[in-house]
Amino acid sequence: MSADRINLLRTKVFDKSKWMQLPRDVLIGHDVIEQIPAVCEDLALGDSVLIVSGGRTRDVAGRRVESLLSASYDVRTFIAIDGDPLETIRKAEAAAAEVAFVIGVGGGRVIDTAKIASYNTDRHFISVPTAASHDGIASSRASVPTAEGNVSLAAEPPIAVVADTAVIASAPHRLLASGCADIIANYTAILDWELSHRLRGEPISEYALTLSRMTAEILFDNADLIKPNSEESAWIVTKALVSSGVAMSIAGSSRPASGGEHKFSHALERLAPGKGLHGEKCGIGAIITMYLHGGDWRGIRDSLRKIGAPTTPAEIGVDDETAVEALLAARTIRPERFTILDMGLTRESARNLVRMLYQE
Ligand SMILES: NC(=O)C1=CN([C@@H]2O[C@H](COP(=O)(O)OP(=O)(O)OC[C@H]3O[C@@H](n4cnc5c(N)ncnc54)[C@H](OP(=O)(O)O)[C@@H]3O)[C@@H](O)[C@H]2O)C=CC1
Ligand SMILES: O=C(CO)COP(=O)(O)O
Ligand SMILES: [Zn+2]
Repeated sequence: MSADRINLLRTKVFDKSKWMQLPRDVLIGHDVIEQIPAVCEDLALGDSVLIVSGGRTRDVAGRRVESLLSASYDVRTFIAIDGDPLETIRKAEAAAAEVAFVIGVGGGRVIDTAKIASYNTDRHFISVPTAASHDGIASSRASVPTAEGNVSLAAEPPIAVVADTAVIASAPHRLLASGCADIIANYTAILDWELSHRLRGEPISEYALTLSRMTAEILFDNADLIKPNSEESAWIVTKALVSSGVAMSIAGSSRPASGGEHKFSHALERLAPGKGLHGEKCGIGAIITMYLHGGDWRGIRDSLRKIGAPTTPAEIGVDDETAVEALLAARTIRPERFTILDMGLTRESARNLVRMLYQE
């Protein structure tokens, strides 16, 4: 082989680079919230902190974190109220700019607000989930609802995750079941990714893909163990959510955990705001997209039922015609993300799918 050819190959192999940002400390377990001062001290992030939480989650755990840190830090608080998300993020950013680091204590909305505010102000961020309801706990992405549908934004990956299973197990079971559905939806997200790879040449990451699939499999296989108010269940689901977030961080995008079923969920959020939790809508969407992929859609549906997650639009207060609209509108959300819903779905076929799969 000529020297030129060898150099060309070298260039091809070695010009590839990737920057993955992963959490440094991950604490999961009973009463780990009490370790927050030790985590902050270990990471030496500075002497002032903004604690972002929500109207409910401040009472659930936010105040506890405030009091644990108040002896050693200048503690400020920000309550992410349930309003215009971009306006809330802008206000959180202004507050984050005044401190050395940020802690998000809450559900997915609060954690996303805190991680975007941290990213935009170049502050470190610690993730303290109060519910195992979404896989943004450990990821470097945030999903923010806008008038055009959810946008996936680059966000500060948590430098630490402190997930207290006692707090998480005492959250309403609906939140845990929703987190399970968000993970089970990884099955169809990766089928969509592989489809796009084969049809469109979209790059895939084997590691991210395998981790995402394995995470869904573990949860699917342990669906019988997921029970209300059980710390063991909180443990299983939280580990799965962290692992799914790591898959997204490896990929550098939400692709391993978000495909057509997520676009359906985002379309529903726009068409029927406030109906159903994020993971619930993704699980309902995954039943249809798995059917379209020719996979075990009944298996998806049955595991969602076992866990206690909804399996039909009616269960989250959405009528069939709105579900049909959401299936058709899904392709207009983030159109560059190719999925099975871009493969010729018509209104008639969407109606048939909704009638057939959700009424069996
Ligand atoms: N970044 C990412 O990769 C991902 C982001 N997401 C995003 O996350 C959001 C969905 O998260 P989700 O958690 O389902 O919804 P929310 O954050 O909206 O939380 C739902 C409700 O549960 C409450 N809550 C949370 N924890 C407890 C608890 N322990 N006890 C009682 N109530 C509690 C919240 O209270 P409060 O009023 O205090 O907030 C809120 O009222 C969406 O915005 C979605 O786009 C989802 C998946 C991945
Ligand atoms: O919810 C996600 C993964 O579970 C990611 O959200 P997006 O669909 O907005 O990328
Ligand atoms: Zn999701």
